[in-house]
Amino acid sequence: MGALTDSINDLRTNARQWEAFYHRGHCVVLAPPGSGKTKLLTTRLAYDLFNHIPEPHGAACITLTNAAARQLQRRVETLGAPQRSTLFIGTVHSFALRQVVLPFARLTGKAELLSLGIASDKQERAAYVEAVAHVFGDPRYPSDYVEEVKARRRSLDTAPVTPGNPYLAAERRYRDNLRRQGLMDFDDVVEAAVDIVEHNPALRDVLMARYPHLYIDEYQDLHPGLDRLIRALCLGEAKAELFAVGDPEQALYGWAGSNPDLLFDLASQPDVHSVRLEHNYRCGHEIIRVANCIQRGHTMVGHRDGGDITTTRCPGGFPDQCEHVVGVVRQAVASGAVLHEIAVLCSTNRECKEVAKAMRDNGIPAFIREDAYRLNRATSFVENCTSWIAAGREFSDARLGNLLRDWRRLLTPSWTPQHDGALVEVLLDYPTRPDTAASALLADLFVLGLAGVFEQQAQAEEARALEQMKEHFADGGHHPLTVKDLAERVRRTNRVEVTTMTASKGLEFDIVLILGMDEKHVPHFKSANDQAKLNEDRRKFFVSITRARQAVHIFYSGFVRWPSGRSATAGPSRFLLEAGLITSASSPSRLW
Ligand SMILES: Nc1ncnc2c1ncn2[C@@H]1O[C@H](COP(=O)(O)OP(=O)(O)OP(=O)(O)O)[C@@H](O)[C@H]1O
Repeated sequence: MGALTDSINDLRTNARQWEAFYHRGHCVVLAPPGSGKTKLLTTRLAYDLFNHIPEPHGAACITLTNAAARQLQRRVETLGAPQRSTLFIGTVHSFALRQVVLPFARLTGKAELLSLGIASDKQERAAYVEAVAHVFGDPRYPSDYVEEVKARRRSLDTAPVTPGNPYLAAERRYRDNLRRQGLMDFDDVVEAAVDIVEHNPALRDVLMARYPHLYIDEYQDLHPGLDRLIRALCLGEAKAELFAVGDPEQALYGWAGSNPDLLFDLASQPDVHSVRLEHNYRCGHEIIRVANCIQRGHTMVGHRDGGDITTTRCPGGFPDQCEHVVGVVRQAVASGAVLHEIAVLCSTNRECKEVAKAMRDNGIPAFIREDAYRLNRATSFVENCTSWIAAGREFSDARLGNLLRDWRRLLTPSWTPQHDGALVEVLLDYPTRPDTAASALLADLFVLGLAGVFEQQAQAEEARALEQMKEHFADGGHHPLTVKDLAERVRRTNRVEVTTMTASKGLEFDIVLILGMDEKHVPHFKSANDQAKLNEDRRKFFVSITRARQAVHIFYSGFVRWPSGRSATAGPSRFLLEAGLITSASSPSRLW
């Protein structure tokens, strides 16, 4: 119990963390970046599994994305928490599908859901575009309408809708489009789960017996459907115990239908004990001072000395910013920085690719998470196999034991010990031919049993991501991606990490470089007249800055050039002025 004891001892040194850790009954922790929310949640879960949750009962630990769920899983394992079949760590969608809809749909008159497949991204998109075109008459920017319809569905809005509301009509048409193809989507799954839990007290009892403790991370960004599930399982007559952590100031998914006010409301419920943390253990003092200026009213207290923020104007536009990034990274490395402790954050995936290319062209290795497929248990298993094949068992970050564990989980319920032998054989064979196409490895894994994922509704998320991965591998044409290429691409050690500002959430690095801090870009021009969107863009900047332990470097040009060739000269981002990082006198918008 060494790691767990150490972590508990850390919490003991902070009175508020200790108060939350020690409290019995519902507890909601509201806390700023770097204040130990995830540490608190994982330590409490591991401790409870040892001391408060006797078998066969278990716990459900729910978060927003697959990446966050994998990180929680890793942190809980590091603390030595005991494994048990009633321990669920995963996303809201997989909780709704595996723990509520699949086991209870038949008993609650929703058996028809069991015969539906889960739509792929492409099928979803086509169904939305058709519905929007039909209802709104081929609008110029269909994506704006699609996002609006999606956000409406996710809000599970029960307010009466005026007859003839076009968004409701589009929603219905979309759903009919899917049903005609025998499909549903994950929003249907969450909606069905909410309905099952809210209207069936006996099934609630069954769920609470399995999961008498619920742990929720990043509450502010979760689907409103989850809020309804949690309230149904924990508040009122229901008795599951809730431990939730979140930070409304880091809410970044309003555009996707999430609502941080739900967290405030949950924290103010009479039988919920709420704790506010204020210490930030991650960032140096100067970074905290600036972060507090960005989010006025935020009073993070620093724990670490130092911290440095520089702001650089690059008059040559984004290419010039990339050149400056190369210079700063070189300088940092010369001063002893480790590459994987440096992150480069951009607003868009396209910019991420551009700056990664600039670094690689200058001999700086960079890791960039391509968005060609979602990373979840199945796709990261395939990636880890390529790492093991290409780097060998001594140098690979992937461990054979972990590969076999994931393999068994993916193949359950048809896994047999022979499947392990077959996987090991393939892993030992491929190192002799690392230039084989990654698609061939994937095909081999499908034949060995991975294709079974497509037959199980419970593995719908995995199947969807594997399908995307397969399509991506097939995209290479005459230059297919090889096993070695993929292993190289997914290696993070000793590489600068390049990611979007939004996806940087939950990560921490010594040095963070932020590009594109120009007005109309951050904040986005579409946010200018929408206070909610403007606040969300401000929070994105706040989250980005607070990823750094020691130093933040910010770059701007004073103008933006879009891929279409159009440009706008609107000066540096207003957020730089608000934070006092530049003065209005030094703002180029004054000079132009
Ligand atoms: N009491 C403590 N003593 C020492 N270190 C701590 C303590 N609490 C948290 N930390 C450290 O602070 C860092 C941030 O913790 P953690 O990632 O849990 O914060 P968080 O609130 O989830 O951050 P964010 O919201 O920005 O993702 C980690 O390195 C963690 O180990």
